[in-house]
Amino acid sequence: MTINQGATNLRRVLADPNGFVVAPGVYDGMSARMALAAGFDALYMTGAGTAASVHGQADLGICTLNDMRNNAEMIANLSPSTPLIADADTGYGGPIMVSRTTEQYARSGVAAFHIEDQVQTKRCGHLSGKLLVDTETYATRIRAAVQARQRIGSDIVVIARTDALLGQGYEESLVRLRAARDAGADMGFLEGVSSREMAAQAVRDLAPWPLVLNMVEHGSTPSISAAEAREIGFKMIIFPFATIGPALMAMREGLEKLKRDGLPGLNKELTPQMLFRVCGLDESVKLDADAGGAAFDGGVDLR
Ligand SMILES: C[C@](O)(C(=O)O)[C@H](CC(=O)O)C(=O)O
Repeated sequence: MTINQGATNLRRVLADPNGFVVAPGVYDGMSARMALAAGFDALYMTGAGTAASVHGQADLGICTLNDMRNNAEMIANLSPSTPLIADADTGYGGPIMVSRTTEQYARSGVAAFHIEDQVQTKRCGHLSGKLLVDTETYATRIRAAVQARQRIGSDIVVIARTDALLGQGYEESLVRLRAARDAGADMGFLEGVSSREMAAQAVRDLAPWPLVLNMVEHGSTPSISAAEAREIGFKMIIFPFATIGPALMAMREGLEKLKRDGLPGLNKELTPQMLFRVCGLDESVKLDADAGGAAFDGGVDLR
């Protein structure tokens, strides 16, 4: 049995000339379960969503390595063969911390992660006023990740993200991505791609290095579908707000209804059993029975 099945599977898809990865953003166990049930064969753990759900905070560099690794480990192990691509922000420090991040993510079952060139007091890539470290410091982060991966013999995929586009422009972003590629990163990530033309240009300028498209709607990137991204030549697309977006809107609506009517008035389909089935109820019951347990002999459905 491989230690990190998700990473090995992801590398197989990336090595396939026709391979393309579509990863909806998930931020907790339930959103990951929903994405798996919907049939996605890769997941993306959003750092913004982790900050929002774990701490109730904005994406401002508040999550630590421990916060991110704990969330990623739980999500990655819901379906170990399904690659989880996880946000790793700045790597959480200098080369020593980036090494720890890489090792811990790899051992937690994460298949790929991205490290960026913002300063430690980072912010979401779609906010203005970002500050960056210099290219050499950035390359050092990437080198530390690549060396850690090699040292432990892990298949984990290192994705180099640059946040230079918004403040420094396209040419500087290319310089940084090339430096990251030369430092051994497996894939590149140009944050905040601002047009389809630029997206296609980046794919051409960096070919054959595979690129990921970060599809944050209503940020700095125009809406590009998974099919279009594939057509343009990207190898992977992530949709960070794919689950937290609908969840937030539905919670707001549901809470307004409760405030108004004094009852949540939930959809009839939403029983406790249904919620627990989304989260592996039947598999757990089977585990118990297979081990000779009798706790669920009578089932869990009310009659
Ligand atoms: C991809 C990202 O790092 C994330 O945390 O999901 C964010 C998404 C967002 O907050 O818009 C980013 O693009 O910085």
